[in-house]
Amino acid sequence: MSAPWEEWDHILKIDPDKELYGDETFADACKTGTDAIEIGGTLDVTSEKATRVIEACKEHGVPLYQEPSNPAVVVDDEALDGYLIPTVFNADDPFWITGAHKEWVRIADDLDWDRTHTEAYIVLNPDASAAELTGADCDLTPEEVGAYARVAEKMFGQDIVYVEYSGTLGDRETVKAAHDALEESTLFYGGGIHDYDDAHAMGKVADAVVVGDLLHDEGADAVCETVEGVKDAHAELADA
Ligand SMILES: CC(C)=CCC/C(C)=C/CC/C(C)=C/CC/C(C)=C/COP(=O)(O)OP(=O)(O)O
Ligand SMILES: O=P(O)(O)OC[C@@H](O)CO
Ligand SMILES: [Mg+2]
Repeated sequence: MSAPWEEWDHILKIDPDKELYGDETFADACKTGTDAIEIGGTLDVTSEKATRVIEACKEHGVPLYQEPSNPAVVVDDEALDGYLIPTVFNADDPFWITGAHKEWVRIADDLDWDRTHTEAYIVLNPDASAAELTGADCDLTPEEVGAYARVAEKMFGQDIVYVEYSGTLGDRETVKAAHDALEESTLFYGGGIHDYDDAHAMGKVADAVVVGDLLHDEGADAVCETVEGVKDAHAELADA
């Protein structure tokens, strides 16, 4: 049976610490045509804030995943389809590679392993909170990023590799290098997607495109355009 993310083109990442745009609701976010919602952010997320988003998004028919930034924010909620747990391959402190995970497994009782999956992050925008927090080495060539992606797939069995440029549009050659390096794993790209064209361009070099801040800064209609952009890119690739 294939994993759900193999079917995704577009993921909407909702940051529980950020306000929605204008008077929009979480129902509007769920109606953007996105394939899945990831609930997470690096800074100032709490389990209470995450729960509020889960409760507001459930029953809108969109798969819901929590992406916790640390063990303390994980919410035990049947409404979640699962947990996507980051591990940062280019972090400078093993805490962000396996240490936080070890602590989580140590303190949590009864983890639901069937709903727990990992994402092999390669964090590449040095100005993003995720990069600062994890001390990520963002000074990598496309070749090195491709090698990290291959290590994630072939040596660490990661089903999802995530090239992360949170806050800025990434270097397409670098994303492509990760994509080209993978045979089986699914490549997520996230960072700085603002419109149809950004989503279309990154959709050509990634299996799924993640859109985050746009929802909070410009709203659900802007997100809808990015859904169209990546779906068109993937349809063009399928026709080629
Ligand atoms: C073991 C558990 C349960 C958790 C550990 C999870 C890890 C390793 C987290 C490291 C940091 C990380 C990769 C967080 C993922 C979410 C993410 C990248 C959100 C986007 O972050 P930014 O856009 O940088 O943050 P803000 O928008 O909050 O500034
Ligand atoms: O917020 P943006 O820049 O869209 O980034 C999306 C996501 O990759 C963040 O983890
Ligand atoms: Mg962000």
